[in-house]
Amino acid sequence: MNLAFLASHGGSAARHLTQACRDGELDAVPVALVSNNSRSPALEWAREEGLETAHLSSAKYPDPDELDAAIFQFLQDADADLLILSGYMRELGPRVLGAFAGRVLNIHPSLLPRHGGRGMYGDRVHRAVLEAGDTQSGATVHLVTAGIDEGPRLAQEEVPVRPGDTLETLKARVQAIEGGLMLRAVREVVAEHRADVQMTESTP
Ligand SMILES: Nc1nc2c(c(=O)[nH]1)N[C@@H](CN(C=O)c1ccc(C(=O)N[C@@H](CCC(=O)O)C(=O)O)cc1)CN2
Ligand SMILES: NCC(=O)N[C@@H]1O[C@H](COP(=O)([O-])[O-])[C@@H](O)[C@H]1O
Repeated sequence: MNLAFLASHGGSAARHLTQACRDGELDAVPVALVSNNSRSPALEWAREEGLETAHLSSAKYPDPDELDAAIFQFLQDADADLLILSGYMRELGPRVLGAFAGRVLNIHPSLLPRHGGRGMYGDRVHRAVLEAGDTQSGATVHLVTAGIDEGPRLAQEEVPVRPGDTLETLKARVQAIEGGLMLRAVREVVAEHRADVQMTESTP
């Protein structure tokens, strides 16, 4: 499967998955990265990795349907099979979601359905966990659907919230597990896809 990433900042999950592909730990091929942020470190990293890259943002395409179509066309041209949202902070549109239905994964830094939805991203999530007095937090990988963070959950991992935790200490503990969690979820999707292909090929 060809992996394409969407990232707004560092692209930490994209980097973890790409390294796993390079190390032979993931049977997939990273091919492209899209960012809405022209200064995102993820865009620079993807160029250095030799991936197809594109800066596609509402600044370039003020009409959301045109932005959706531009992202769709870039992913089609890159021959993407599976989309990975790696800290992508914008809503994906109906054209991309329709074309890649069931093949778009996102990682969210909380135990969804807690602390998800519009407005809940990055540090805001960890702050909400601390303000709620939760004793557990973690990360969730889910399929991406039209509703923000509403898609079916594929994998989740918990971490403790310790007394005295700050936003930074909690964020570091959650981010330390995100790469491995996303890798396990993508491996499952790739294995299922391979089984489907073999089934199709073996059916007369
Ligand atoms: N159609 C979907 N698009 C996206 C989903 C999804 O589930 N369905 N997940 C998000 C990722 N995400 C949480 O994991 C998330 C990202 C962004 C926001 C948000 O409120 N963004 C702000 C803008 C923030 C910015 O530009 O820095 C907003 O839209 O007003 C919430 C959750 C990715 N896309
Ligand atoms: N709602 C989406 C969201 O909040 N994603 C979170 O943003 C961070 C991005 O870090 P990165 O830019 O270093 O990859 C990650 O912790 C990811 O879980």
